[in-house]
Amino acid sequence: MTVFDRLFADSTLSQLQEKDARDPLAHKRQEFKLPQGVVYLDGNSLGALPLSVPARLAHVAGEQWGEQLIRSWMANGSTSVGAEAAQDWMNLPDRVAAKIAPLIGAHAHEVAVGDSTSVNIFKLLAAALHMAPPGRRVILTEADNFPTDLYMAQGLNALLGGRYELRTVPGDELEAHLTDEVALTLLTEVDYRTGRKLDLAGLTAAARRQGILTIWDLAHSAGAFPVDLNGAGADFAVGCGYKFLNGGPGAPSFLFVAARHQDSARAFLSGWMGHADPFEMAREFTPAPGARRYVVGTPAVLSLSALDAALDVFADVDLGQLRAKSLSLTDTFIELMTPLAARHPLTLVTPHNHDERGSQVSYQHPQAREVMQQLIERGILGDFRTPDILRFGFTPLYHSHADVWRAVQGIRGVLEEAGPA
Ligand SMILES: Cc1ncc(COP(=O)(O)O)c(C=O)c1O
Ligand SMILES: Nc1c(O)cccc1C(=O)C[C@H](N)C(=O)O
Repeated sequence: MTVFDRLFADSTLSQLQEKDARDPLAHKRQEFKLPQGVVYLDGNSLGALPLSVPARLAHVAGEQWGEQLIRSWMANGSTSVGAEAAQDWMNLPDRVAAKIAPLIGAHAHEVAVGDSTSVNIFKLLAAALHMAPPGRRVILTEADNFPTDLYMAQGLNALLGGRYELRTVPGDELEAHLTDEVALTLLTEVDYRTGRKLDLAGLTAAARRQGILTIWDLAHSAGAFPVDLNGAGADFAVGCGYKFLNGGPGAPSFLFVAARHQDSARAFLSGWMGHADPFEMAREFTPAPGARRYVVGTPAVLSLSALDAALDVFADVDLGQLRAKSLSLTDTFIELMTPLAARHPLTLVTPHNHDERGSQVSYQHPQAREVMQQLIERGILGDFRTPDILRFGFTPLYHSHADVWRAVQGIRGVLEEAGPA
């Protein structure tokens, strides 16, 4: 039996199933809808459906909207805001923020939920540039950062008369560019193409030594492994509700503003739902306490409700176990893929080093788009990213090591059909 055959032998599968039997998170899979005949490896794009969400949405629509109508904005049924009002929809963003905060090493009052990640990036860029020491004219980011991060910085800079330089450098050169010219860094902790994880704590410390403000994009981090923003001394952050937090398509994004900055980090998108007393209908904006000031318009109650229900999955999850499971899954995938990479034009672009790896594994392949299309037709749902990336996302809450084995079997089938390189 060749090494190649051994990796796909049933004995390998049974060894992985024994590992699954010892998995302290194995039971969490039961809390998700996972279609039969599919190995879903795209939770880094859209998380799977938590089974609690449909019932919650039905209740919000049928009872709260359908029966209670306008009374649902406040739990006491009125629409006038009284200090004693124990509000419901009105403070749903705050309840969701309180559930996200422990996942990112933040206090509840440092987190606001609403809008998209793109819009929240714009809010934080505006606030941070307004706070930055005069004379600092550089926004430092990665050349391969997610496009919307770059576009938001370009758009705001245009609005500000082009006074800033958007300096894009390769990830491994970032620290060398942390100088006193730089106003802020806008960095994504986990690269959406390669799954490479930056040293958030190390880069944040280096930036602070130079008086540089940090904005972290946690789209591929929050819910995938522990993040400790306050432990690192981060200033600002954003993240997606629909990836590893499993809030559903278009789920609201979150943002983080460290408490020490909230009085100086102006909410330039100063909407009425960020006012200290929205129904006062005052002519002047008075910011609400804490990060609530960065909530802008009427909360997207249906999407927020789905996210609120989805976040309950994390209530009994040890984030250290989550990270250990994620690394075990990605290690297993890389190991099983190794003999395929020796026979086919596959190049691993995700770091082997655990400290530099998020919760996805990516390979370059010259026909990546076509290969991924064939994999999806076989029920192996990863995704393709330009120019030539096969991307496989691993969600420790609902994946097993047996899933990894099945995925590699499917990849083997597609590649072997095409014949060895
Ligand atoms: C790193 C990163 N930032 C931001 C986004 C998207 O932001 P939005 O929620 O505004 O579409 C994504 C992908 O969805 C992403 O991967
Ligand atoms: N965010 C997405 C979306 O809103 C619709 C369709 C796909 C996506 C994505 O997967 C983008 C994602 N940020 C990425 O990592 O490429």
